[in-house]
Amino acid sequence: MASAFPDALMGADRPVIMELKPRSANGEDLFRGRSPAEIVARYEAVGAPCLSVVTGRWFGGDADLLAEVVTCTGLPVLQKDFITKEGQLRAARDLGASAVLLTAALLPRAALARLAERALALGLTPFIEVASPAEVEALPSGEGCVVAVNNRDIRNRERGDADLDRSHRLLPSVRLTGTPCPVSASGIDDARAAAGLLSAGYAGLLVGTHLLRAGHLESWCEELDQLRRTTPAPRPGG
Ligand SMILES: O=P(O)(O)OC[C@@H](O)[C@@H](O)c1c[nH]c2ccccc12
Repeated sequence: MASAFPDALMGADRPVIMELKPRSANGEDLFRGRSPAEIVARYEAVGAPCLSVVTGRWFGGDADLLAEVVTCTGLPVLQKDFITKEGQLRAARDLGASAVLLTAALLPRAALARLAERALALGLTPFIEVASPAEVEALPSGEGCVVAVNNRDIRNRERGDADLDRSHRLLPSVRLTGTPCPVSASGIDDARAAAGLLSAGYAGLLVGTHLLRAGHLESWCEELDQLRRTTPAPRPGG
């Protein structure tokens, strides 16, 4: 079902896509001896609505990691890789992914539109990542897609600092694409900043490094819940 991933996220009490990424872009070991199954169990224990699995080799991932995660969870899974060909979409579907990353910075406009359309036809949700106003403007319709603002830059392999203001600045134009599910991704660690993004109107957040490093995942989640109870809700449509 093409909408399993966004439906799970938008229906969640705590809309955080929790990521499995073996290494940071700087080479830090993020699994630290834990198996993918242990990390999945940890995420499920705090009620993750859906997961992201990085299969890109810059981050130490591969297709086996995705296959393994899919066998140990029933949650919808996003495959994060640098997809440029239709064959990679079929492979993602065959491995059991529910959503696939399409990176606007890497794909010419027509190719992005074609891959998004093909993904939807295969029952996969396109998770389209953008990082600038020009990329948002060039997007095909966001209908049926997640549109995610990446707070880091893929052009420098995500090694630079994250700019969460980018998510705040781009939200109005992301909404104009027609996506039902705007997401802010990368570099989110502080629970207060996370609550601020949700209160601004993001339907979900994608967090990897911080959750993988966190000694107390539960306390981060509880802090986020607490802050959300005390931060104003977004204005309808605003
Ligand atoms: O670990 P972080 O800073 O919370 O970021 C997660 C995710 O957004 C990041 O891993 C990512 C963003 N774009 C990607 C493209 C491929 C692989 C991974 C990514």
